[in-house]
Amino acid sequence: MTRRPVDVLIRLIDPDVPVPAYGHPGDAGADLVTTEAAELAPGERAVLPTGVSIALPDGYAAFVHPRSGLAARCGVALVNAPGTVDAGYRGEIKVIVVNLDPRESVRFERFDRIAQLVVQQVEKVRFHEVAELPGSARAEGGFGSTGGHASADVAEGGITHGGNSYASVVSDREGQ
Ligand SMILES: O=c1ccn([C@H]2C[C@H](O)[C@@H](COP(=O)(O)OP(=O)(O)OP(=O)(O)O)O2)c(=O)[nH]1
Ligand SMILES: [Mg+2]
Repeated sequence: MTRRPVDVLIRLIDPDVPVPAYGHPGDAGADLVTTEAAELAPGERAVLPTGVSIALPDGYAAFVHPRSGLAARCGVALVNAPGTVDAGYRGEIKVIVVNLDPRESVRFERFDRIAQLVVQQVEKVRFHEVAELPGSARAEGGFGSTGGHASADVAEGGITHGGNSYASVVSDREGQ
């Protein structure tokens, strides 16, 4: 059964900007464009305007995600990926792009698609402070505790973080 789309009000700050659109019916993200042309040198970042502002229903948020094609072809990433657009935000949606290519500049023309907006329901939680958390199978293991690392950059003797030791990660890797 096809679900009914969520209604989101949109204001076109730039009257010529296209309404964000899904490339295909099943896509998660609607493409956002830049309303300003820009050229980014290697390593340079910029905050680009999209020409739109939205009003999300309460209980929703929109997330500004990178576009994979731009990332693969040009090394363009979003500094804060995914950017979070709060339900109460009425300002222009901006996209914080960075050119991660070490050699080539990247140029965006007006109305180039630079990111995609994914709208999702989000839970509001109430935090309850306790002295001890309930146990779990993972417990405090994190940051590579399950092994399978591709990186060789783990310091000899393991790493410590937040009081946890990750020496076993090092021996897993060295044993391969
Ligand atoms: O990629 C993004 C991320 C955020 N925003 C807008 C919408 C969001 O509601 C607001 C604040 O974003 P966030 O909470 O991530 O930034 P902050 O640094 O915590 O700012 P604030 O103190 O205003 O919450 O900025 C964008 O336009 N694009
Ligand atoms: Mg914030």
